[in-house]
Amino acid sequence: MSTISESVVTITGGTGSFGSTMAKHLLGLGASQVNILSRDEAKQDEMRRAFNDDRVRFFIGDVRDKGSVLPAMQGVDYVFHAAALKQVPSCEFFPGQAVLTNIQGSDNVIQAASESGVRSLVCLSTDKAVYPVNAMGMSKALMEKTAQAYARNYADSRMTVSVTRYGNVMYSRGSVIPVFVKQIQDKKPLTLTEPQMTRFLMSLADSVDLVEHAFSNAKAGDLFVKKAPAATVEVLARAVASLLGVDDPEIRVIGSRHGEKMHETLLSREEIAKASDEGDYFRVPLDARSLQYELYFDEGRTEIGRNEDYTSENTLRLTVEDTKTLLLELPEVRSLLERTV
Ligand SMILES: O=c1ccn([C@@H]2O[C@H](COP(=O)(O)OP(=O)(O)O[C@H]3O[C@H](CO)[C@@H](O)[C@H](O)[C@H]3O)[C@@H](O)[C@H]2O)c(=O)[nH]1
Repeated sequence: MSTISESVVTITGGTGSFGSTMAKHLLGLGASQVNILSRDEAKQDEMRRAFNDDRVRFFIGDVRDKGSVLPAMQGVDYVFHAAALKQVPSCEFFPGQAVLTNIQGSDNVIQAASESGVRSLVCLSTDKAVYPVNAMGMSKALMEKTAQAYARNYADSRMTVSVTRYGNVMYSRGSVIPVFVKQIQDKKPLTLTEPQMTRFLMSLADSVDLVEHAFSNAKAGDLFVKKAPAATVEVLARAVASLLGVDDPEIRVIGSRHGEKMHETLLSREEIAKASDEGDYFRVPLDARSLQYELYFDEGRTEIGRNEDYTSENTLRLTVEDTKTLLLELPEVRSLLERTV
């Protein structure tokens, strides 16, 4: 990402763990300024103190309000759009809020960036956007479509818009790994929704790599996925327990939650049919046919997917030992073990 050197970058939703990791990374690459756009002044204050670096600038704004996004786009070269409602239950209960932030808000960010002369914008999506069954995934799927529609409708734009899709980020706030850690520390049973449920496992560093890959390689409307292994919830729980010295943890099966899938999908078979394999990544190019409807209705493409979807069920599946090795790569797990030993 050598182009980052001397450039100005905005991260929307920048006070989250992705935002602060990305901001550190960008400063390391020589960005001259990193703008953090978010709603939460307390989190911004915390981040300001932690960074203590005047190359990091803070903007209070809400992606739902384009006027509040524009100041964070002035003189900006690149944008990483991470602002979103990401929790499955809250979007399930308040889907209209997911529409406003994830769909309308993303469109505002794209339009504001485009009007301000931004050169490249990467939108962060999730595996839950593929064959979505919950409101969070549905709204993210429409965010992807909004980004692709910009690429198609503004083919002469100087701004390249692309999308990255990734699975569960291990140890992210509110996710299952810290829940399991706390249950073990409190000597409580591990609560498993469905022991055989699978999830793709990625680290925060993997998600930064993916966004960086998209940023460096994207053509307008491209969608990128990083290949990732997966584990069942039971394997994950046993791996966490074993790292904390409990080899036969007590397990309580509680049943799945609202809007949950048994397995997640990172690429549908139709996308795989169009995708190129770039080693650790898949790239799905934009279907850039123009808005001549007859091309859709009379002359469809012949390359219909014949493969399987790329899912957390058929990707590389980790054993307890493999999962422990992966967990040990996480800084949070290493510092937890240092504190426990
Ligand atoms: O006490 C618990 C809690 C969760 N799970 C299971 O653990 C897996 C992972 O759960 P969790 O970490 O909550 O992740 P997801 O529900 O898969 O969704 C997460 O991952 C998404 C990215 O795909 C984010 O956008 C969401 O905010 C985040 O909750 C799932 O199979 C859950 O059913 C349990 O077995 N026991």
